[in-house]
Amino acid sequence: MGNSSTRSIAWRDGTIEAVDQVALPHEYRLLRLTTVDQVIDAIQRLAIRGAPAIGVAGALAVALSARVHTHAGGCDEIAVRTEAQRIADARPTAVNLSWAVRRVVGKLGGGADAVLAEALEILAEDERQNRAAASHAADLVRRLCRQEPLRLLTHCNTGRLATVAWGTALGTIRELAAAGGVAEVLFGETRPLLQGARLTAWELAEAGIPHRMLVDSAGPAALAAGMVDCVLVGADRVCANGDVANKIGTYSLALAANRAGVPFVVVAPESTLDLSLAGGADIVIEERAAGEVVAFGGVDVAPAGTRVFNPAFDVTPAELITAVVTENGLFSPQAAVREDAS
Ligand SMILES: CSC[C@@H](O)[C@@H](O)C(=O)COP(=O)(O)O
Repeated sequence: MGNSSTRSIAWRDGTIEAVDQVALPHEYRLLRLTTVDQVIDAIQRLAIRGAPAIGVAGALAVALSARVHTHAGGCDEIAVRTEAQRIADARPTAVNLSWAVRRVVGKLGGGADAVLAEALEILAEDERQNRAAASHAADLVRRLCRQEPLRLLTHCNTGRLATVAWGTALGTIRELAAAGGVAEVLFGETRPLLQGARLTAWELAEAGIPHRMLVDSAGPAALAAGMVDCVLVGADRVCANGDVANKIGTYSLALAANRAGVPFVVVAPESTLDLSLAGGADIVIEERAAGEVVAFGGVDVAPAGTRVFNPAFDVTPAELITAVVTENGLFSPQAAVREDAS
C-alpha cells in the first residue's frame, strides 16, 4: 500500500514513475515509463488518469522526448514538437494535458534541461495548487452548509491519484475530514471504468474517512432523499461561461442537486480553465470503446453486436453550478475573472 504523502507521479533517474491506476485496488504498483509511446499508452488506458495527473505526465513525456532528440548538434526541435503533438492528442477533453505540453514546449529553445525543469515545476505546483484550492473550497462549503458534520457526495476520483498529491474535490473532503467535519462521503461507482469503486474507495479507506458507495444511478435518488449536504466534484475543462466538463454522470448529479437545493461545488486548478472556449458546446468529449460497456470484468453482459454510446465526460451548464473554486479563489464565469473566496 502507498501512503497519503506519496506522490502519485515523479521523475526518477531519467524515467517517469507513476502509480498504476489500473492495478488498484488489488495491487499498489508503480509504472516506470521510459518512452513517449509508453506514456501515451498509459494515459489512453487510464493507468495514468485525472486531468492534473495526465498534464504532469504529458509534460514529463516531452522532457523524455527532448532528451532522446538531443545530440551533439543540439536538440532536434521538429522531432520533439511532432512527439509533443501526439502526447497532447492522447486524450482530448482534459485541457490540462495540452496546456502542460504547450508550456514545456515553450522552453525548447533552452534545450532538454530547460524542458525538464519546466515539467518539474508543473509537478511541484500541482500539490500547492490543490491544497490552496481545497482550502478555499472547504471554507466555502462550511459557509454554504452551516452545520457539521457534513454528508458529502462526490463522483469519479479526484484525489491524490488523479493529481500529483492531495487532490481537488477529494482534497477538499480530506481537509474537511481532518477538522472532524465529515459524517460520511457518498460516491458513485463511476461506470464503466469504476474510478469511484476502485480508486476513491481506496483513497477514502486509506485516509480513514467514512464512506459508502452508490451505483451511479442512485446519486440523484440520494440527493432527492435528503442524504447529501453538498456535492463536490472535479473538472476536466471549465469554459469562459462557467460550463464544466467532468466524468460522465456529473450532469445528472448537478440536475438533482439543483432540484434538491443542495450546493454543487467544482474544485479544479486554474490549469483546468479554458477561457478560449465560450461554452460547453465547444468542448470535445472523448468517446471510448464499446468494449468498456458491453462487458463487465471480462464477461460479456450484452448480446453480441449491441451498439453503444460511451462518452467519457458530460457537460454541466454553469447555471447548475454553485461555484467553481481554484487555487486563486472563486472563478467568476460571466466576467471570466477571479474574486477572493473569503
Ligand atoms: C482532479 S481529477 C478531475 C477530473 O479529471 C476527474 O473528475 C475525471 O473526470 C477523470 O476522468 P478520467 O477519465 O478518469 O481521467
